This record gives sequence, C-alpha cells and structure tokens, in this order.
Amino acid sequence: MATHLRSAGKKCTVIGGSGFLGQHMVEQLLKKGYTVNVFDIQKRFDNDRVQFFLGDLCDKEALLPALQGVSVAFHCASPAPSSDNRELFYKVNFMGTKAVVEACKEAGVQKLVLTSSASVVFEGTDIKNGSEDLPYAKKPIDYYTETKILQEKEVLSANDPGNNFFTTAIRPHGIFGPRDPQLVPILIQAAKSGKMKFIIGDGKNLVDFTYVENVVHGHILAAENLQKGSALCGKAFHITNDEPVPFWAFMSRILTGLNYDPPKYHIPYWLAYYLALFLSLVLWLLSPLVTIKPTFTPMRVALAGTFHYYSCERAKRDMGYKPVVSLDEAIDRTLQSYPHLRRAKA
Ligand SMILES: NC(=O)C1=CN([C@@H]2O[C@H](COP(=O)(O)OP(=O)(O)OC[C@H]3O[C@@H](n4cnc5c(N)ncnc54)[C@H](OP(=O)(O)O)[C@@H]3O)[C@@H](O)[C@H]2O)C=CC1
Ligand SMILES: CC(C)=CCC[C@@H](C)[C@H]1CC[C@H]2C3=C(CC[C@]12C)[C@@]1(C)CCC(=O)C[C@@H]1CC3
Repeated sequence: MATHLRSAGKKCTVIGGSGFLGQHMVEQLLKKGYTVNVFDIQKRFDNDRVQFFLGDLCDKEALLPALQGVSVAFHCASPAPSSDNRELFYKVNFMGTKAVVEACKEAGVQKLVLTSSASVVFEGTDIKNGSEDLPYAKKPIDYYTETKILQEKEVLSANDPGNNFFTTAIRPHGIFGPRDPQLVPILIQAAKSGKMKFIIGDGKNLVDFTYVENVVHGHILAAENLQKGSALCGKAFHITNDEPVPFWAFMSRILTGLNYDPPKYHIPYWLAYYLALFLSLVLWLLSPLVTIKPTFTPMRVALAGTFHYYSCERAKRDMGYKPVVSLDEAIDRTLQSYPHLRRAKA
C-alpha cells in the first residue's frame, strides 16, 4: 500500500519533537499527511499545523493529554550526551521512559517507536558490520549509553500484542544534518581553538554517520510496519547510511568544506586514550573549584579511533528500509546549512 494512503488519518506524538531529530521527524511526518503533536520540555519552533504540549516526560500526568487519540508515539527525547549528568540520564532515559510506556498504555496508544542508539553494543573496541544480535555492552562507554541500554530494554520488553500495544527501537549512529547542535558545531569549535591537528590512530577506521532524513525515514517505516505478528515487535533495528566511511575522512570533509584545515599529524590511539583519561581525572579533581568541559573525552577518543559500523540488513528485510539520501548528498546539504560556521577565506 502506498505510504500516503497508509498514513492517511494517522495521528502521532513526537516526544522530544523540539530537538534536532525531533524537528526533522515533525517535518517529514507532516509531509506524509500525519497529524502531529509535539511533547517536549521546551518549544523551539512555531508551526500552526503542530499542537505543542510542554512538560517533563518523567511526569506521566503531563504526558497523557499529548497522547490522547494518538495511534503512534515516537520517543526521541534525551538529555544531550555532553551534559554528562548521571542523575539526569537515569531520571529521564530510564525512569522517564517507564513513564512514557505507562502513559502510552493508559492513553490507548497502539505503537511506540523508541530512538535508541547503535552505541548500546559498543564497548570502545572495533565493531565491523555489527548486527542487532550483538549483546548489549557490559561496559558501556559512558553513563548516557548505560541509560540508553536500560531505556531500550524497557521499551522492547513492553511489547504486548495481547493488549494491542506494539513497541520497536531504532538504533541510529552518528546522526548529522542541518540544525544538528552536536557533531558539526563541536568539530568547528575544536578546529577554531586549534585542537583538530591530530588523527587518532592510522585514520583507516570505518564508522557510520547517518543523515538525519534517513534516520527519520527509518522511524516512519518502523511505525508503518509495526503491527500484530510483524517481525518488528519487541525488536531493535540499526538505521545507517549503509556507507561506512573512515572517521577522519568524514571529519576532514566537513572541515575543508567549511574552510578549515584537516588534521594531518597522527597520534597513537592508546596515547590519545590515556591522555584523555588523565585529563578527565584532573578535571574531576578540579571540579569543586572550576567546571571545564574537555573536547577530547575518553568516550570521544574511542568513537574517533575505532571501527564501529553496523549492518542495516534487518531493517532492509523487515521494513523495506533503504537510505533515501546518499552520504555525498548528505554532506553537501549539511555544509550548505551552516553558513555561519564557514571560515572566511584569508
Ligand atoms: N545525535 C546523535 O548522533 C544520536 C542521537 N541518538 C538519540 O536520538 C534522540 C534524539 O537526539 P537529538 O535529536 O540529537 O537530541 P536533542 O537534544 O536535539 O533533542 C532531544 C529533545 O528532548 C528534549 N528533552 C530532554 N529531556 C526531556 C524531558 N525530561 N522531557 C521532555 N523533553 C526532554 C530536549 O530538550 P533540551 O534540549 O532542553 O534538553 C530536546 O528538545 C535521542 O534519544 C538520542 O539519544 C541516537 C544515536 C545518535
Ligand atoms: C574527535 C572530535 C572532537 C570529533 C568531533 C565530533 C564528535 C563531537 C562526534 C563524532 C561522533 C559523534 C557521536 C555522538 C556525538 C557526537 C560525536 C562524538 C554520539 C555519542 C551521540 C549520541 C549517541 O547515541 C551516539 C553517538 C555516536 C557518535
């Protein structure tokens, strides 16, 4: 059945709809004819076609009005990984997600699609073409990821066909695109302050970077294919660009595209890792006196210096997923969208 027919008359709620991914979700859902509610802790855009509900997702009572009459809820809210706030990650990603599940059931929502993360299986060592069958990380790279694991387990185990409640999780990796507040802005900030001189390791490690519209496409396909007896029920799916790329080639392309020099000196992976670890220890000791957010954390060094790319064969097979925007086109569109980060040529 054509997508526009399947989506006719569908009403959905995007929890976290004011965020980077959330806003792109809202735009595509509206284009596909959905009626869209946004539930978020803040309102970051205006759109007459969207009904906004402001509140904290940890509060079930606040969520309920946003879920009335809705058939699909997309849960893509999370504190930013860089907030580095243990209590907040636990409260929002774990306890809050329990509240989301409860509220969906109480409001009679039939489908819940969670935005998880491919990092739930990443322990800081190489993953090449990893499938969804990899076990959850026993030692997740940070506390954000630890709570993404708890969150994903909570949502997948809530799948309950007997009560007409179906759940699934999308695991994207390295989302980028227009309005992303993380990847490109952090990279350019690091370049501006002269920190992007070194390639960690030999620079050959392949990584997935996934264009935001492909991530959105995966979520919408998941919602449309999630039904009684489908292979999606209670399962997680990688959504990638299906074009793994050397981490440092990708970074260099963004840097040169915005008129910054690419990194050219190599530093051994373990040296970078232990330097970052030492730096975080020093900053932790100094934290009662001063708060400094380092650019290079052990987590970022691990992400920058290892292979970690994932197979999206399961999504292709079970929901007919195929990236809709190629990596080349995605990078061009992203570069175009950041004129304010472009360095004036000397
Ligand atoms: N960006 C990436 O590369 C990847 C992201 N993901 C996942 O994708 C999802 C979306 O990420 P992204 O769009 O980048 O994140 P954003 O931070 O841009 O968006 C998340 C939104 O959720 C809101 N939010 C946070 N806490 C609450 C709360 N307690 N109640 C209601 N709303 C809340 C945020 O508000 P505020 O800004 O005020 O906190 C923000 O508007 C997340 O679940 C993330 O874990 C997964 C893999 C990769
Ligand atoms: C080495 C350096 C300073 C690179 C700058 C880019 C990084 C800020 C990004 C490179 C890979 C990104 C990434 C995430 C955040 C931004 C990066 C570290 C996530 C941690 C975001 C949340 C997730 O669920 C997993 C992502 C993995 C990749």
